[in-house]
Amino acid sequence: MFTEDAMLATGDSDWGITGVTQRSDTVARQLVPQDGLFTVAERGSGAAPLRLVSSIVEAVSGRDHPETVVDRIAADSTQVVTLTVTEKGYRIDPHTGSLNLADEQVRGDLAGNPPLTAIGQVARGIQRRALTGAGPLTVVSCDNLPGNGELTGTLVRAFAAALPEDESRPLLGWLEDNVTFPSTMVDRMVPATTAGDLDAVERELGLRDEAAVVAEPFMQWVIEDNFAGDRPAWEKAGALFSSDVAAWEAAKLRLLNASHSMLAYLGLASGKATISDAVGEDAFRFACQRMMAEDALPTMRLPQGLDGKTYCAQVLERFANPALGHTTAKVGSDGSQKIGLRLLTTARATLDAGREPRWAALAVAAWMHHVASTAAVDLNDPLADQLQKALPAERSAATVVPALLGVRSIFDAELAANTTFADLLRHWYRIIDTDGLDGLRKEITHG
Ligand SMILES: NC(=O)c1ccc[n+]([C@@H]2O[C@H](COP(=O)([O-])OP(=O)(O)OC[C@H]3O[C@@H](n4cnc5c(N)ncnc54)[C@H](O)[C@@H]3O)[C@@H](O)[C@H]2O)c1
Ligand SMILES: O=P(O)(O)OC[C@@H](O)[C@@H](O)[C@H](O)[C@H](O)CO
Repeated sequence: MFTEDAMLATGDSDWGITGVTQRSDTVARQLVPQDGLFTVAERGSGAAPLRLVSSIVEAVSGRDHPETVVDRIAADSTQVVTLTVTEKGYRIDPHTGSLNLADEQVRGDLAGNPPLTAIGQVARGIQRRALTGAGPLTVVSCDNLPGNGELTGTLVRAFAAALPEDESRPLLGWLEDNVTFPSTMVDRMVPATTAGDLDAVERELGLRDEAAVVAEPFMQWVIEDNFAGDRPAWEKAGALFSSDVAAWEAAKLRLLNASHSMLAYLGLASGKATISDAVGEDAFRFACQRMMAEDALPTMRLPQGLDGKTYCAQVLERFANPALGHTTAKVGSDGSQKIGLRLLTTARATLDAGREPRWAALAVAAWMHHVASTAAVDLNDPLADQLQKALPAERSAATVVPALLGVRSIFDAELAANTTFADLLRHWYRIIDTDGLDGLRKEITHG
């Protein structure tokens, strides 16, 4: 939408997007017969009319056609590559914070197979640009990760450094001189499209659109202005160029996404299927307010132009949008990849400030309860097997909390050994596990 709006605003209509799907080819299969056209259906108060977006000119399944992806990244005409592949798509080694060189697909990509990981595809595309003399390139991560640009640069350079010396040296040199990795923060709630959404769009549009997307009216994109070459005039489409993206991303992760995760796990523990149902529960909304006001806000620096109180109120209002149907199961997926960025940052900072991270601990305890009460096959998390192995046979606050605190790829040794944090986790876990919703209501409102 931003790219199309930028073209409409400037009359520079030379831009087009090759969309690449990764693990599943579903979206490519939906888009190809529609010439890349898709509808954006805003839902909720202030929603715009249906919008047909035409900036995608080609859709490719990266899983089935990795060489095509490398070709497109290497093409002279390509200026920008954006990534939106979820946290786990980056193949980060949680112990080093760099590329997981033990990952089987990363190893395959390094060995010269047609690359299957996002980082492998980007690195191989850049390597070909270096060989063919194509111009500079900008790689833009749009995922909910702090310092997502810097991180992506680190991972691509780690991939390059792990290649044989004769490949590695020229690639690292070319990367240094020709490729930039600006950080960005993207904010718009976009739940997975359901069959019901497609039927509703068909009724409104009079046409069947298999690739329709449902979204809230709110939309924000903050971008670091560090581009190696040309780019669409996204600022003309409402994107904000800022030199302080890190603060925007931290605010989003520790306020919005943290509350989203808290509502997802409290909702999953109490039979609430959607985020709007969960935030409709007074006690849960209150817990989010207190986590943001008492744990997160006092321990963070906000970017200029962002008023903390207004932002927190707006976030809860957005979650209450009943037309979105954002499921607690989807927001609660991949918890092992998310809680560290969304909740443990705040828990650590609050402990460091000499206070109890009471509310962040509630959200983490609710995640622990979700993990311990879901069968491994049903747990939508890349670490499902590892978490299952860590869990004891008998599951109670006294056994589950220390067992999960022992998973080092999620909890560092210092946080795991903090008795204040562990006590809070056990306290909340016990209430969720034995007293259920009534107990939670009582403890949250009076606690
Ligand atoms: N949906 C939202 O509301 C929203 C809003 C802002 C930011 N985001 C960011 O966008 C990301 C994607 O969200 P989504 O709702 O589109 O999720 P999604 O599950 O619908 O799509 C995820 C995409 O990532 C790919 N992927 C998944 N696992 C991968 C792996 N291991 N390697 C490579 N690719 C992989 C999938 O194939 C798919 O193309 C999120 O993780 C988040 O960081 C989402
Ligand atoms: O997309 P994920 O899976 O990283 O996280 C789920 C949601 O918290 C997230 O997508 C929000 O809806 C989004 O970040 C709002 O801008």
